[in-house]
Amino acid sequence: MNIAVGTNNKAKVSAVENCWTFGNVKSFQTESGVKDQPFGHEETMQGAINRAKYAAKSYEGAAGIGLEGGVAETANGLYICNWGALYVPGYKEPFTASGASIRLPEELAEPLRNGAELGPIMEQFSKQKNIRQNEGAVGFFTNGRISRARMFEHIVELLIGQWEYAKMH
Ligand SMILES: O=P(O)(O)OP(=O)(O)OP(=O)(O)OC[C@H]1O[C@@H](n2cnc3c(O)ncnc32)[C@H](O)[C@@H]1O
Ligand SMILES: [Mg+2]
Repeated sequence: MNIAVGTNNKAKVSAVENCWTFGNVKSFQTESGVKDQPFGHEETMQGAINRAKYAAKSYEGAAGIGLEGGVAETANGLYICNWGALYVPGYKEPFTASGASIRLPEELAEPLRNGAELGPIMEQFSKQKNIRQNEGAVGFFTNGRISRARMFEHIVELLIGQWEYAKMH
């Protein structure tokens, strides 16, 4: 089965390419239907679900996958949060999974709480252009141990694994 990815972001597309062994992988710039910077788990998850749904519609007969990055408030500070959704033809509900979460430094958290987007803030902070398509905030703040692509790979595996489990039951 082929799959449509709901983004052209290189970190996200490469995560799907590395994990999807069932057919072709094509990427489509899709709407997320949520804010450019989702706030909270619910909104971030919804963005992933919308991207998966719209992507699947763009590629006849294919599955659709959406990956979305957001931030979530906790009693212990603001964390990045990441969600994925997989639509497979024949299944009514999407498979969903969340990924790694780390705390952001307070000097980045404050502007985000006031409505800023993480991408531009990270470019400024890291002095790296397009960090969102490369190591990402997660890579930057973990000394390069977990890149954004690897973090999304984990989510893609969790999605594929749930589909495989569903096929067997
Ligand atoms: O083209 P799309 O798929 O939208 O890719 P994106 O990089 O904008 O990714 P998201 O919309 O999922 O992420 C929401 C926002 O958070 C930023 N962001 C999320 N994770 C990040 C990371 O690890 N490093 C830098 N920016 C990140 C991102 O650039 C956006 O401003
Ligand atoms: Mg975006």
